Amino acid sequence: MAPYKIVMVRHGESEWNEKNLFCGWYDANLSEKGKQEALNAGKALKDAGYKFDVAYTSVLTRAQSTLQSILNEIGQTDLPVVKTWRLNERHYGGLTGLNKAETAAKYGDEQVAIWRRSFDIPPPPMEADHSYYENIVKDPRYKDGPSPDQFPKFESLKLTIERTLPFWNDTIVPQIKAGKQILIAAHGNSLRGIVKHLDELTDELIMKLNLPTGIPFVYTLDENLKPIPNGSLQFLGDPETVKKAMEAVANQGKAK
Ligand SMILES: O=C(O)[C@H](O)COP(=O)(O)O
Repeated sequence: MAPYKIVMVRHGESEWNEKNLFCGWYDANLSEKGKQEALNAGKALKDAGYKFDVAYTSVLTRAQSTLQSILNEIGQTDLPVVKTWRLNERHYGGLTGLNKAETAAKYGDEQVAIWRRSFDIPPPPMEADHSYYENIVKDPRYKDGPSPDQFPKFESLKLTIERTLPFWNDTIVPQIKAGKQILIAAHGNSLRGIVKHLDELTDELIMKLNLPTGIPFVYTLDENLKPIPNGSLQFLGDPETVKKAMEAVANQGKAK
């Protein structure tokens, strides 16, 4: 019965976030700070009294580790968890492994901002000779998908949304409408795609959204899954902390 609540959280800081490297489908672990962020996320959800019926996450370790920390904190380690590549971070293509600030120094802050935050301009492709190509394409976690013709070499936000939204519509929405309490632990850009969809943000407005690591946010949705007034992006954190964390994410892509 509406209104429905759904909780989402970007994984805690990864070791590649810490090094300011374009990560995408590279399977980076959480940094020590990221592990603490994941614990803090669990504590915030526990203090707010959240309990879930099902959780959804990507096939990448940084999201799964964040989810496990949260479930440990709220005492739901036996919660059903669905893992899907469709919630993976956007594939950063040929930028994978490059330092974001150094890339901005080389190509300009504006070009990096376009690669990171534009709607439909993708990064350059990850070619077969890329140092992380084999590591990613031959990873056994993808044995059940995507198919070879679906496997991305790069993704714009638009392309990311095109593979995330079918999972949202076909798997998550029916569970929301069935009244299930849902937690999604995913990535900055796969979550930006869901936010764009729910808030019906323009291609221009979505460019301004940077999601902080490890701070859960809650949507309150009506019977048509539209956010009720003030029901969009309610972070479980003090506004100043959230604002500073968002600014820090934005600044990762600027030359030093
Ligand atoms: O994939 C990455 O590099 C990060 O997790 C997200 O990067 P972005 O904030 O530069 O899009």
